[in-house]
This record gives sequence, C-alpha cells and structure tokens, in this order.
Amino acid sequence: MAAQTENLKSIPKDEVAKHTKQGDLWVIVDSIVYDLSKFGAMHPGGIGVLLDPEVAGQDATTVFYGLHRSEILQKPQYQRLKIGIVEGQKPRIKPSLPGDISRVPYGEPTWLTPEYKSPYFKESHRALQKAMRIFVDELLYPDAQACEESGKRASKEVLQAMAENNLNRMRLGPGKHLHGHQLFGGAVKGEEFDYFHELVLNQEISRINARGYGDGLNAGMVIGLPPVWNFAKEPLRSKVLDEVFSGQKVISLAISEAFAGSDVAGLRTTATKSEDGKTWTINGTKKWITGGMHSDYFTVGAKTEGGLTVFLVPRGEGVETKQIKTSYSTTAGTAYITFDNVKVPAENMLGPEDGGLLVILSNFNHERWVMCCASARSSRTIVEECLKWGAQRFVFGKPLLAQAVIRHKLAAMIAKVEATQAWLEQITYQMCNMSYKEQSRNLAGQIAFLKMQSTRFAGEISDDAVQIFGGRAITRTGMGKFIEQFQRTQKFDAILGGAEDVLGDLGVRQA
Ligand code: HEM
Repeated sequence: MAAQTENLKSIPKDEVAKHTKQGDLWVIVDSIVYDLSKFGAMHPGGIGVLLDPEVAGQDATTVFYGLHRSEILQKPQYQRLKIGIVEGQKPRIKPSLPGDISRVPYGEPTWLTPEYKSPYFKESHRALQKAMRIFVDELLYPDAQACEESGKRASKEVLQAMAENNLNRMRLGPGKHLHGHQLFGGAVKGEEFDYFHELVLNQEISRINARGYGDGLNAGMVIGLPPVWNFAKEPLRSKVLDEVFSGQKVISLAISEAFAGSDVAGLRTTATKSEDGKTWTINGTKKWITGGMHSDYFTVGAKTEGGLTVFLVPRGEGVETKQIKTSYSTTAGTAYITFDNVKVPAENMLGPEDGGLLVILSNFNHERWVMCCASARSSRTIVEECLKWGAQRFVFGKPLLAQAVIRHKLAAMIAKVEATQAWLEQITYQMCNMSYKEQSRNLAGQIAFLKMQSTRFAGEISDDAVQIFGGRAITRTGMGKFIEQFQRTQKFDAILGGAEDVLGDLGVRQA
C-alpha cells in the first residue's frame, strides 16, 4: 500500500478544487486525490451526492468514512481512480494487511494485545495464530464472502489448502492423529498441539464473518468423524480417517430428525439386522444435517431392538439429500436426508449394538466447546465493528461515541465479550490438564453453562449492535454487513449442540 502512494504525483489542493463538475470531478479521501469523472455515473450512491459543494473538489474524508467500509478503497477496481496525493500531506489511515492484528481496543483477545500478558499462550500458539490469520485473510475470507452470497460450497482451492496444512486433522483436537505431522508448515508440532492451539484455530476461522460458510467448511466433520475415530474397527477406521483428513471425502453427523432434536431417545429412524447378522437395513429421515449436501459419509443414529445404535452410512443406493433453506446461506449444505432400505455391512457399526447413546454423547463436550470458541470470537468482531462505527459516524455534528447512550451499550458489550473469553480460556486450561474421562465428569456442566452464557450474550450484543447501526444492521452490503450477518445467524449457536435451556438444565442437574 505504501508503494502505491509513493508513485502518486503531488497535486496542490487548489488544483483539486477546480474539478467539481459531472465529467470532470475530483475528490480527496485521506490525502489521496480520486478522479471520479467517469466513475461518478456508476457510483452506487449516485452522482448527486458527489456533486455536493462540500464533496466535489474538496476533502471528503469524514463524509466518506461515515458511509463506506474502508476496505472499499483497497479493491483492485478502484485503484485506477487514484491520481495523486495532496501536496504536503500524508495518508493517516493505515489499511490493514493480511495477517495484521487489530489495533481497535478490544478488537483482539487480551493475549493478542501487546500490552497484556497471558499465562496460557506459548510461542507455538502465537506461531499458529500468525499462520492462521494470514490463511484466513488471504484465502478463507474472500472465498467465504463470495460463497455466503452465491450459496455455493467452499472452493476446491480452499478445501485442498485445508487438507495440505492438516487443518482437518487439527479440528478434531489434540491426539495421536496429529503426531508426526507438519501442522501449518511446521508452525506447531503434532505432539505439542493442545486445546489452546485448537482454540486459536477455531477463533481465527470465525473471523470470516460468514456463519453459513463456516458451518459448511467441514463443521460436519468435527462432529461426524469422532465416532469413527473412537469407535470404528480397522481397516474401516483408517480408510475413512485418511479420506476425510486428505479432503477426498466429506462426512457429517446425522442424528436430529423432524420428530426429535435434543430428545435423542425419540428418534424414529430404524436399523434392522439381517438373520445372518452381516447386514443392517436402515430406514428413516434426518433433518438439519449440516454439510449433508456435500457429504460422502453420514454418521447415523438409528433405533435398534434394545436401544440406539450408530452406523457409518456411505452415500449410495437409497440415500437421498435435499437442501434445506435455513436463515443462513446454502453454502452450509444443510440437508434433509432420507434412507430408504439402505444396506450397510455390520462392520460399519460404530460402538456397541444398542450402545449408541454413549457414542453420541461422548463428543458433546468438545462440540460445545468449539461452538463457544466461535461464538466468543464472532461477538468480539461485532464489538470491534461498533467501536469503529461509533468513531467514524458523525451525528448531530459529533461522532456517535460522543453520545452517552452509545457508550453505555458498548460498555455492556465489551464486558460480556471479555468475560466470555476469560471463562473460555480458563475451561480450556482445565481441558489441557484432564483426561477425556475427567473432562466428561468435571467439565460437562461448566461447558454447558459457558455455551448457554456465550450465546445469550451474543444475542444481547447483537441487539445492541443493531440499535447502534440502525438501518445498516439489516442491510447485507456496506458498513453494517457483519452486523446484519451476525443478527441473522447468531441464533444457530444457541440451538446447535444443545439449546440454551437444555444446557442450563444439564449443568444444574450435574451439580
Ligand atoms: C472515492 C471514491 C468512492 C468510491 C470508490 C465509492 C464507492 C462506493 C460503493 C462501492 C458504494 C456501495 C457501498 C455498499 O456496498 O453499500 C458506495 C455507496 C455510497 N457512496 Fe460512495 N464511493 C466513493 C466516494 C463517495 C463520496 C466522496 C461520497 C460522499 C457523499 C459517497 C457517497 C456514497 C453514498 C451516500 C453511498 C450510499 C451508502 C448507503 O447505501 O448506505 N461516495 N460508494
């Protein structure tokens, strides 16, 4: 960016002031002179606003930033509009570059803010964070924004890069499956990968600000693969793990039905064993299956004679998926699935016959904790957006932040985001120091409460942000686009992986 301004010629302010008409129109934004003579007619905000005597030929920095996201001026198509720099001036606004840390107060968790210390994060967490941030800024974010809009699945380039960097493996959490593997070009050794590395990964991915895309991006794997990992027999286990980690195949978890959500005992999909015990026949339906449209494998919960059993069902004869249109984008691949006399070999049973409840429940804590990581980070982005908007937007001749009512809202929002992150880090520390069994015994309640609280806070933060952004909070493009996305999609976290009330109740019962 610096190089781009260095090559610009110096133009006296008086010279800029001479170009004020349609077809001959210059404006200044942050010391850069833009020639809008041709662009004016195509300007999404119309030509009229640009011909205003306080804009045409003038320094329009304040009015510009009150109406546009700063990233607009970094778009390649607008670079040709830059014709010079005002004599004796220097741009004051530093565009953010891929990998940059936000300097907006509370825009980053304290451990990433240079002035603060943390007992939890070591060099390898910081190295992974740096690598992930560049990966997200350069590759994931543009793809996410495009697919969230088009409804299409993540690009091949992204899926391949995820596999190459071993991101799919890392998303299952620490364990032997990471040992001996180069993670993100060596940013962290597989053997030292812990839950704080995973927290970094989850929180960096959430910065794409595209909830449907995030869920479509193998979130189904995070919940669908663990039953295979923990309960499948060889050689099926290794085969499926390799296929999914390498990005060749996609898997999702198919439990919920139109008939039953949190009440897994009420499922109606059935599995019947053949007389020789070699084959199972599955019949029934599944609903709200994230990533189901993209999946080659489904981890399916079905009723068997003595209870519930889990099976790995490959896409094939008798399996059909239909897209469900939810409040977020179809890029998530949310599916309604029908199983019509689907035959699977007995080897595809995951865990014991009639022992499926344990198979399903065994991954709930991890799944919920992943969602807490994402919810906390997405809420923080909303706080950052509100702080920036509050400084940029002028009302009644003053920045929005000069209004006590706005500061009051921000105070509550900041406190909620900071409290959630602190609790999340504290629980993550416990996870790092407990076996999986101990985690199930001691942390199920804590994680349930954390998820309940993060999503309630997210709802409150969303409501406040909507009030701060006004009409822009319900507009998909422009200044409020992240707020619009958040207020439309934050409820997914409050429902998926256990509804708020169910989780609160679980925590109290455990206590
Ligand atoms: C310097 C070059 C400029 C570029 C490249 C530019 C580009 C854009 C773009 C892309 C949008 C659509 C934003 C969206 O996605 O909602 C927009 C909207 C708008 N622009 Fe500009 N613009 C420029 C300068 C200005 C200036 C100097 C003004 C001063 C009044 C202005 C006033 C507006 C208005 C009023 C809107 C509509 C905003 C809304 O719907 O909320 N623009 N501009």
